[in-house]
Amino acid sequence: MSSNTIRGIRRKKSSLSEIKVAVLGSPGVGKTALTVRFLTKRYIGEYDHQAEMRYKHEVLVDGEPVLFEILDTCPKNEDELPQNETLNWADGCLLVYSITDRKSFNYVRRVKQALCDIPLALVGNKGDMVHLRQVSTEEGEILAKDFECYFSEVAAAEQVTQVAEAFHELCREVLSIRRKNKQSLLDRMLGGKSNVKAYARGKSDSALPKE
Ligand SMILES: Nc1nc2c(ncn2[C@@H]2O[C@H](COP(=O)(O)OP(=O)(O)OP(=O)(O)O)[C@@H](O)[C@H]2O)c(=O)[nH]1
Repeated sequence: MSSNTIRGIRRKKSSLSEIKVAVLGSPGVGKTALTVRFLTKRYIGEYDHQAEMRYKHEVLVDGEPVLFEILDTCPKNEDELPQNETLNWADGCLLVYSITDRKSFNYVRRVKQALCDIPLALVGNKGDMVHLRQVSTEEGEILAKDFECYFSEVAAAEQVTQVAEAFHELCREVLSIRRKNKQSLLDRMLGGKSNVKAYARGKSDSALPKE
């Protein structure tokens, strides 16, 4: 292997972002169906698992390699909220309800109350079952506005791209917040040295306030 090739691989590895996503929602909303769609592009109607599952999956998001670690949670009933351990572990949460189940919509509201400041994306699944709809698109949009997060109605049973897009959007949000936190840490570290701070922000001399 040439040294160029080795350098190429090293560069790719060092630029690989890793993000941990918890998929949250009440039983039966399609958390596993969505996760498996994203991981394999396939839809399998029935899943027989009683415990939460963790997966790793590398994909390109906007041309950049990202390693997703996905926790497909498995609450036993509508009263069981995600554990602190899960919430502390995750970089971002995909909140899932079913458009055919009003209770599942109320469940994501309750989950949100238990969350601290963490990147979110909200999806209303089972979009193919409009004849059984209990939650309107507008209600989903309003809730997402309240949560200040991405929203879409999807159908794990029928869609591939739209499902992937929800995971990608959450990833973009996590990476954007990570970049902002890094920048504000840098700003705080350099805070005492006003000259350095000004240049770090990329301002030219003429753009700086006159003292
Ligand atoms: N029509 C339709 N059915 C779906 C869709 N997504 C999931 N389902 C069905 O809904 C049922 C529950 O799906 P799961 O993916 O097991 O739901 P879950 O949220 O992981 O459920 P728990 O593991 O019990 O928490 C299954 O019968 C799926 O086939 C969808 O987009 N449309």
